[in-house]
Amino acid sequence: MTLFKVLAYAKGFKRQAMWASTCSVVNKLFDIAPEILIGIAIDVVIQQEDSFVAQLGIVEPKNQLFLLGLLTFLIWLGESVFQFLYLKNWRELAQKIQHRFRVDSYSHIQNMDMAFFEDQSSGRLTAILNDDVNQLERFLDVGANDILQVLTSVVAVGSVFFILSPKLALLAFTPIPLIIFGAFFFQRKAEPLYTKVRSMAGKLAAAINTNITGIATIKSYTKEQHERQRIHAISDQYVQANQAAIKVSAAFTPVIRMAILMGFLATFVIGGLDTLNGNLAVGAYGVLVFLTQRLLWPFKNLAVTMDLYERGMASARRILNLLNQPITIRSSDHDKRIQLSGEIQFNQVQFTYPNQAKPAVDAINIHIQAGQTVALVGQTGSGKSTLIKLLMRYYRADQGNLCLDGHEINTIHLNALRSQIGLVSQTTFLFNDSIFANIHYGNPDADEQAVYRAAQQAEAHGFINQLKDGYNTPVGEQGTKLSGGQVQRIALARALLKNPPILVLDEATSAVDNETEAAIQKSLLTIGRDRTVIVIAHRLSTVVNADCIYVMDQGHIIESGSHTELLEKKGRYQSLWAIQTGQIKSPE
Ligand SMILES: Nc1ncnc2c1ncn2[C@@H]1O[C@H](COP(=O)(O)OP(=O)(O)OP(=O)(O)O)[C@@H](O)[C@H]1O
Repeated sequence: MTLFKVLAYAKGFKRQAMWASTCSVVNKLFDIAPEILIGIAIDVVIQQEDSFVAQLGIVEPKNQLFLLGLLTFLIWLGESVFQFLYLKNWRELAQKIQHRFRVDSYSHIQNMDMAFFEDQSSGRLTAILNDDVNQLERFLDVGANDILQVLTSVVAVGSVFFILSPKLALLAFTPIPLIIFGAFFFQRKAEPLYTKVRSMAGKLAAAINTNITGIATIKSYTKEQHERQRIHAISDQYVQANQAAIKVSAAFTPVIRMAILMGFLATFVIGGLDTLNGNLAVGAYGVLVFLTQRLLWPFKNLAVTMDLYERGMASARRILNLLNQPITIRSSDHDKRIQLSGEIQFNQVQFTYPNQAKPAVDAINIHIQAGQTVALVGQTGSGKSTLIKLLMRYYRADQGNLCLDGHEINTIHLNALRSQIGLVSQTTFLFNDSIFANIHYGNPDADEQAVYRAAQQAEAHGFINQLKDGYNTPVGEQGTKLSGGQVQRIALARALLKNPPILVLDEATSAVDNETEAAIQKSLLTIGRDRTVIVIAHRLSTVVNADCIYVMDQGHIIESGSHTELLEKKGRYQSLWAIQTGQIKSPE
């Protein structure tokens, strides 16, 4: 059951939960007490010197009333204090639990395999981390307290009823099984409806998120109207899912109200007749009539609580589902944390993406000595970036093995591996922060001078200094306030600041102009001297200096050698070179 899983998750907060529960129960007891005092007061004014209080030793009716007044004051004070305490404690608890759920789910998502992200939309994940966690918080905020207080009322008021009139107690309690049965019936009906609501909320968030990310494309294709209609349709489905749930939840309260009315009428009329016949004291009748309200009325809140409960559990199921997604690429304490020199060996490596029929790379044999600069070239889709993803251990090779410094990659601790590879990927991502912060991300221990040096090596220092705010310039979301070439140079500086033994540049300078690229090449000659560099580029002028160039085609390496050797071979590389240098025209 989802609730138990949520409670198991909240284990660490047991003490606070116990304290909060105690406060809820005490508050409810104080809440019920004034009704009993009213009954006793009626008894005092009617019976005077023969009243119940008089039997306790206070004979003077005035004094009896003063005592009752003082008790009422103390009870109200106690009720207020414990209301403050239960509200504070339940809310704090709800905050802590939602915080733990959110941070744990975020942390779990971060560690998920790359394959997981291919099937997910960022909007859906955001909806789980935000909306679903908030929904759960809303239930924890008030739901647990409501349930506890209803139970307290039933036990406390029930006891008073049975003491005063067992016959009326039975009548007043008649609606309760009906209400509980109704609540379970409602829960069964509402559960699938709320699951649908949460799933539609995720779909809607995903659609909005995608559109905002792709706003430039929407504008350039003047698709605003079309996209508005699409979002309208999804939002409409969300509304309809909610309406179906609302219909069920709205029907619950009136049904409970009618059940409560039956119990109330029974006490009201039958208790009244008993009082007229002298079988029940007037004060006791007063207490019972007021207490019937106290007993049954909280059940009305059960509808709201059940509603919150269903919404909360639908959200909890989504969060727990996410937390239960297995992580296959992970490290253990046994994995090696070694200092890499930069030697990389692919041995007969084959890899097929999940749900794909054809391998993206096959029979790959590459041996890169530490300190070498190698290049991967070839048609788009030939498998170059896939080799890098295997090197980063975003995916695991299906066949063959990949070794670094002679150690099989799967035996190296993930943090040790990734922290020693500087990757500037095709899809450069900058954080919505200043240029300085983005470069500094590469090595948080680096000082200011090191950041400037990295920027100089990446040919970024010059343009950054020309910006009004220099290194403090905000880059905008995903670097939108900068040009493509500027973003690439900042990403390069970030990777250089990391100073890794292996540097991977996957189309890292594709957006910079030829002149800047030539300058970057020059810096790379120096940078590459004491590390392994893997360069992927379509522009072959970028790779001419590489120690070895691997030409890929449809997942295979079809040629390898230095620039001169490959030209002499007169194979694929030579024809690509001829096209790029304008010696021959590219095929139509
Ligand atoms: N996440 C993925 N899921 C399924 N197939 C993928 C995925 N990523 C890449 N592929 C497929 O794997 C093959 C190799 O892709 P890869 O990105 O390695 O090519 P590439 O040589 O780097 O191309 P480009 O020069 O365009 O960057 C392609 O057919 C591509 O469609």
